[in-house]
Amino acid sequence: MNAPLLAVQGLTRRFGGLVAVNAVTFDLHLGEVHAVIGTNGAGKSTLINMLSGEIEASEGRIALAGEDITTRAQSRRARDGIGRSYQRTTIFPEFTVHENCRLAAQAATPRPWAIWQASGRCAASNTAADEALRAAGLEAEAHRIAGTMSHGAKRQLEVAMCLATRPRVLLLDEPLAGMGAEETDRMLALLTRLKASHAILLVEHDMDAVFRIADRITVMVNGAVIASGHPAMIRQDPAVREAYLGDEGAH
Ligand SMILES: Nc1ncnc2c1ncn2[C@@H]1O[C@H](COP(=O)(O)OP(=O)(O)OP(=O)(O)O)[C@@H](O)[C@H]1O
Repeated sequence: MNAPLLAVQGLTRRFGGLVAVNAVTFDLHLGEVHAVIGTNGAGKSTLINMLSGEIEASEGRIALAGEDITTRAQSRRARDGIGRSYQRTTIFPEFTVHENCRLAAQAATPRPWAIWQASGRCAASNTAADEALRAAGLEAEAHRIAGTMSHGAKRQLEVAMCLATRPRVLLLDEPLAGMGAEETDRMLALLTRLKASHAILLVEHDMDAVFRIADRITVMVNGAVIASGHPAMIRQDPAVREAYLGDEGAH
């Protein structure tokens, strides 16, 4: 297998006496959807927050394409190619779909020397927004006010906003939350398209969807990884069945 795009070693985060993430180690490869599953409070969001640089790691190492980025600031990591989405929708509802993507692109590559330019004219950001909307299949919605879209389309827009920053790694925190079956299908089709050119870390509670799309699954319980591997292996793992999936296992 190729060298991992993102390599995580012994990553740990303490909040006072609580070990929210405990010595987590895994690799993320280009062309792969790697799902992280676990019960509420298992440490999944804390893990993503450390990878994106939102919070510092207490211990451990994060390498992007072989380079140590453990202590890099969030803004620098975004420029280096780590994009993330959040559990809650984070769009600007009163702006258009295109404007949302353009703002995301501008935020990722601020150009303080060009502050006098009308932002709408910023060619690089407009191009990045166009490309992101095309990749996310939202071209037809470009001029729509974002707040008027369906919940599922808003979540697709969030992925598009992430793409507008031109990431290599996508960290997606529950992108399927609150979605109906059709919206879920659409998002899974989008992730399947995107994985050819990205490494995707997917934190998700929808087990059906996880088992449909994941190439690898890592299972966390109380901050620690109890199993990591191909979905078929995870489905059979007795510790996973007992701790997380319940007696019947995955569907
Ligand atoms: N800023 C913080 N300060 C103190 N404790 C925190 C903080 N953030 C998270 N925690 C704790 O760390 C543990 C892991 O939380 P985290 O949100 O990472 O879990 P999760 O797996 O993402 O849960 P969920 O599936 O409910 O989103 C929990 O016990 C939580 O209360």
